[in-house]
Amino acid sequence: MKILEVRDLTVYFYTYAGVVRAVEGVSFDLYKGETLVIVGETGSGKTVTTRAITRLIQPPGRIVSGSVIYRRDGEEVDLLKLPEEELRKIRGSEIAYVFQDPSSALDPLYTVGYQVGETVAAHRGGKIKQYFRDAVELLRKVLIPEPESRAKSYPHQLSGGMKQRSVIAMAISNRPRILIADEPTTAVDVTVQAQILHLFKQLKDELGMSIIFITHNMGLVAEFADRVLVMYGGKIVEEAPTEELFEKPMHPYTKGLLRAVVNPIQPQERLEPVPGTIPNLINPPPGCRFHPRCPYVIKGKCEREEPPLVGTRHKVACWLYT
Ligand SMILES: Nc1ncnc2c1ncn2[C@@H]1O[C@H](COP(=O)(O)OP(=O)(O)OP(=O)(O)O)[C@@H](O)[C@H]1O
Ligand code: NI
Repeated sequence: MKILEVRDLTVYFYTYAGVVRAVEGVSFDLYKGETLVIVGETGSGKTVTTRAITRLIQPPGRIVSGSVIYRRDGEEVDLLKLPEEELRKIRGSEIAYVFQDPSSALDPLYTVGYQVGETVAAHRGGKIKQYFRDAVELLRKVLIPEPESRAKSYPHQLSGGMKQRSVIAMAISNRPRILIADEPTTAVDVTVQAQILHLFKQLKDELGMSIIFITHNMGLVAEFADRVLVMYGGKIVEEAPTEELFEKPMHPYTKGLLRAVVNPIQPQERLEPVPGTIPNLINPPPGCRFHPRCPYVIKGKCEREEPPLVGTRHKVACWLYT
């Protein structure tokens, strides 16, 4: 069952240097209970896409067009058209975010127990103090050891991993239907990274959430994603169930990404990064935005016409396949 339908999402940033075409014509679905992973190099539009879902785009950015249909209890709403007041009730409670930097999400002046209690109180009303037990239970749920005493700690007394877990506890405090995690793992080491992803998996099964997870790490993708969206230069270039993507990547960019990592399903002998640099989104390359870096470019075609994203379960935007 689809819980979210993103259609033709376009977000521009109107800067002094020019219009940054950060996200253009992005369409995808999110199903109930799935983990959808978005991968792509820095600047490919992953964060902007997921923030735009609940209109968290600040000026000079603007959502230029598109729709985000959110389905719940038999009704559907377009989040891009909903009055701000109603959207605010959904954002943070039904659709919750875990942002890149855990430190910025925590206030250094309050204990984590207080801050987790505060998010619970924000949804349910009443005094923060009465939710201390709930806060402890949430900290326990995200596998913080000795949550009763940890709840009384200030952020600086916690490790990066523990801070991240506290932020996740805040995000799941109202049992969101959709959890959007924007690379929540860069601040911590690889072991902790895997632990946190494991935690997400557990929480997903327990709470029946859908997860959108943003990462650069293709290794983690293989282990945790049900489906993958590959973004390049503000567009989706490929979309596929995880195994399918790893076994039969179609887009030359995806192939490059997979060659650039140790692929746990199909081990590669040597690591090759994708040569070239990310496109300038003020003046993106005409035609296919990847054509200047593409080893299979079709002259007279790829630099002139933009390839549409086509296919059913496995979609690709590349002239090699049409
Ligand atoms: N406030 C802003 N002003 C101007 N341009 C912006 C702004 N925020 C984002 N952009 C541009 O939008 C594009 C997409 O950025 P986005 O943050 O979504 O990339 P990303 O895929 O999340 O990258 P990363 O992996 O580094 O987080 C980039 O070209 C970026 O420069
Ligand atoms: Ni980002």
